[in-house]
Amino acid sequence: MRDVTITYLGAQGDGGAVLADGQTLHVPYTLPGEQVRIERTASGKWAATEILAPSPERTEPPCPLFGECGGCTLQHMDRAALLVWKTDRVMAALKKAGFSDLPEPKAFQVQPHSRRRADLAVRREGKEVLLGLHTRGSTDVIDVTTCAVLHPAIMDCLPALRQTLRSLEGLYRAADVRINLLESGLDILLVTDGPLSTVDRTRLATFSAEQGIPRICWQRQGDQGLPETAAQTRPVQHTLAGSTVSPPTGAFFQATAESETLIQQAVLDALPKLNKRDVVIELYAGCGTLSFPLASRARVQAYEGYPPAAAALKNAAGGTRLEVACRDLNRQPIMAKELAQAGCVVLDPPHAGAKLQMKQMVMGKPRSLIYVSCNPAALTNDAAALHAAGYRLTSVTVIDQFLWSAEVEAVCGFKHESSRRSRTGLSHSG
Ligand SMILES: C[S@@+](CC[C@H](N)C(=O)[O-])C[C@H]1O[C@@H](n2cnc3c(N)ncnc32)[C@H](O)[C@@H]1O
Repeated sequence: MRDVTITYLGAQGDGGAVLADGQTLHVPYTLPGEQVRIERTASGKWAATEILAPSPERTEPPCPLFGECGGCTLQHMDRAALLVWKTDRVMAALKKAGFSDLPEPKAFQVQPHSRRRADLAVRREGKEVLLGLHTRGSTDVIDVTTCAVLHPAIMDCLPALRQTLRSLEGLYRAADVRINLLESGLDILLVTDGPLSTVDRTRLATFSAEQGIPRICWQRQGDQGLPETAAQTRPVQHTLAGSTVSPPTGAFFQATAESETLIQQAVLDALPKLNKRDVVIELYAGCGTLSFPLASRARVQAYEGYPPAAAALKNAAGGTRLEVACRDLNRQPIMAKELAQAGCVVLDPPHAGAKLQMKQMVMGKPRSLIYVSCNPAALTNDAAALHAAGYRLTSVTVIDQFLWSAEVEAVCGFKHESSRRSRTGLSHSG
């Protein structure tokens, strides 16, 4: 047992203390400025046994499962302070990338009970089925009976879903459930460790009809290929800036409806003045969250690597100024010459960032670039390449769409002044 002072929050949201010998300790559920008594747990990690002097930013966690459930790590922190911390994280990531002249960031935070995507774990335990999230740092599952993050439409269906899962012959021990709350209702992807029987399919169809769920897809764990539709009562649809897509099961969408709008608006706000002939190149387009708003301003060439998402986007693009191609940008990045011609390049890469694509980007030097990031560490790497290539950072919007976790979304605008005069070919400056 020892007493320490917490001086910072680490990337995972744990409090950090620096000891006299320079060693650092991470202590979950503590905040900067706090004096805490800590001891090692059986797993060798540090845990606070007593908060000796609490931070003024400490608050009562709203969820009774907090501390046990691995979904939230920062419910003990005041929400306004949390947004400041996340904003500082994004700005620190950009500073680390080399940008010193930082614009004043805009910052937004979503409301509780608004998350419309849930990745849940399922465990059979005796006669019961647990449906919820992993406990922190383990593969054990905590039955989620209440949640301050998930949208009520998702929470309301969980008791009936739990009952249905309990009855499935194709659920031996474990399963995963991904739920997307779309405009047409809940879209469910179930991945079980056993095959679905005929009776299982009838049960899923009954559950879907009784709960008004448009579609349930299923896949067996470890199977390659696409999931199959196990039950469908009506079309699955989602409207983005006036265009209606029919997304594939498990499709990527931004975490909440509110943050979807905030991200779309931040991207539109960061667009440069475009003329009629300008083309916007959009990379990692998904089902079109950004593509359709962008197509209201310019011709858009959108690229997406997951074939079912690219197909959904292509099918919905009729009558818009959007062209869509399916392309794996890790294997086949858009080349510098093409990027150099764009009026703007918008990219929203996955968590790992866009390393290979950035190599072409800094050779092509499009005059304007908007980077949507969900990972400050990847943002540092990719933005460092832009800084080295002579880009200026012009705008930053931070969106706390993963409330009470350490995750943060950011929309960053970059400009390359010298690229203006070389738009008809590759810029060799810088
Ligand atoms: C963070 S999501 C953004 C999607 C979309 N912009 C949105 O806001 O809904 C990243 C997208 O990149 C796609 N993706 C991941 N790896 C890719 C790759 N190597 N090439 C092309 N697309 C990829 C994913 O399928 C996903 O749709």
